[in-house]
Amino acid sequence: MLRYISRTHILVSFAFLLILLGVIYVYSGYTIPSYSLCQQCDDIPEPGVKDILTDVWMNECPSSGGWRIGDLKMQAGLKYAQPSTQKGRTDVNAVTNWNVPLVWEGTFDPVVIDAIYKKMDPRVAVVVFAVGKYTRFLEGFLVSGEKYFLVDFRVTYYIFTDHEKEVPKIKLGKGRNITVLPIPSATRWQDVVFGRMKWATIAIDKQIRNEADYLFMMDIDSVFHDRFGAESLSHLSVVLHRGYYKNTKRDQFPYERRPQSKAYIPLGEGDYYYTAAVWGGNLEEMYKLVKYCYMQSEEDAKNKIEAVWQEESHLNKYLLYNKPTKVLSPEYLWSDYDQVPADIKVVRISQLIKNYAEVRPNGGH
Ligand SMILES: CC(=O)N[C@H]1[C@@H](OP(=O)(O)OP(=O)(O)OC[C@H]2O[C@@H](n3ccc(=O)[nH]c3=O)[C@H](O)[C@@H]2O)O[C@H](CO)[C@H](O)[C@@H]1O
Ligand SMILES: [Mn+2]
Repeated sequence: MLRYISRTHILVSFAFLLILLGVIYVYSGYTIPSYSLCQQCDDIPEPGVKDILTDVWMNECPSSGGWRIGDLKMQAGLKYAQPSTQKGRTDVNAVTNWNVPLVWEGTFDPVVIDAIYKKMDPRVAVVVFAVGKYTRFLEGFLVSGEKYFLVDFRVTYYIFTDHEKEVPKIKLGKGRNITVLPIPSATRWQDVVFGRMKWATIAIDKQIRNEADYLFMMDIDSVFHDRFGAESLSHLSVVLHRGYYKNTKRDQFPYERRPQSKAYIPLGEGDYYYTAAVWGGNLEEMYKLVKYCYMQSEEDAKNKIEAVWQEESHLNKYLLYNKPTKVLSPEYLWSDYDQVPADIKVVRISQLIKNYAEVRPNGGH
């Protein structure tokens, strides 16, 4: 009898234990994802959960405030024009065929979009290179950047240069900084433009990762002329090249067409042609892409080939198969070489006219 009772006892206890384990499993299965939303970044997660989520935590949460990159929260009481489902830009397409915004003047309300991103108050890194004679462009870029680029946001310009003394002293807005990073000179401009991918990869790894939530890569030979605001922020935002955005057939895009290169895109494929002179996104996403361009160009170098438009070719290859989350119109990089057409209502930043042969170490275009 005793033996019989104890066996039943054991069976019941075992069943109970199984149910308990099941409940714990189901419970943890539902609670962990809610922590990964990290709206409560400022809350310390429960022990155990924290270990599992350390990565998500480190990568996705801004350093301050309880907001996650990508949140679209807005405070109560903000005054702005009511949005319409009927009225808007009709002269241009404002959405891609993978359903993300194509950003033009008139497709966003600066009051609303700035309020949303200000709530998160992200730290934005701008990575620029000024090697050799290109230091002459620093002043115009920085002074105009202070006037128009993410005004009232926290911005650090990371200036990579071989002439530290030529970095001008500029009056910066509150919460804005300059960090100068010395790099060697180059004898070929191609090495400078490719080198950007290498040096940026190293600097993000060593330093920038701890100091920024978003990162932009930009050419230095440009000047801001109008608002370049929070509407440019997303997981990965890229700019349509002004030269190919309107009537160019995909087979005419200047993609790399030699199969020997890692940047090869066959005829018959392609969405848009993007510029490598302005691109930005969440820090980790940008890191992945900058490193990708670096690695792919290293592979090409081993095979004694250089992509037709250097890192821009690798960037375009990546973006064809890994779609960006915002496509910015050529308002976000126009050029002083070209007339402004009617669909470009605002030139936010424009490339300067320059004497390529004079400014580049090995001349040429
Ligand atoms: C509008 C556009 O699509 N721009 C791209 C186009 O630029 P660009 O023809 O405008 O090239 P660029 O001469 O401006 O070079 C790109 C950038 O590299 C830096 N630099 C270059 C040379 C040098 O001696 N010192 C120096 O600092 C500087 O930041 C410059 O802005 O082609 C380049 C590669 O061919 C890059 O893909 C650029 O992003
Ligand atoms: Mn340029």
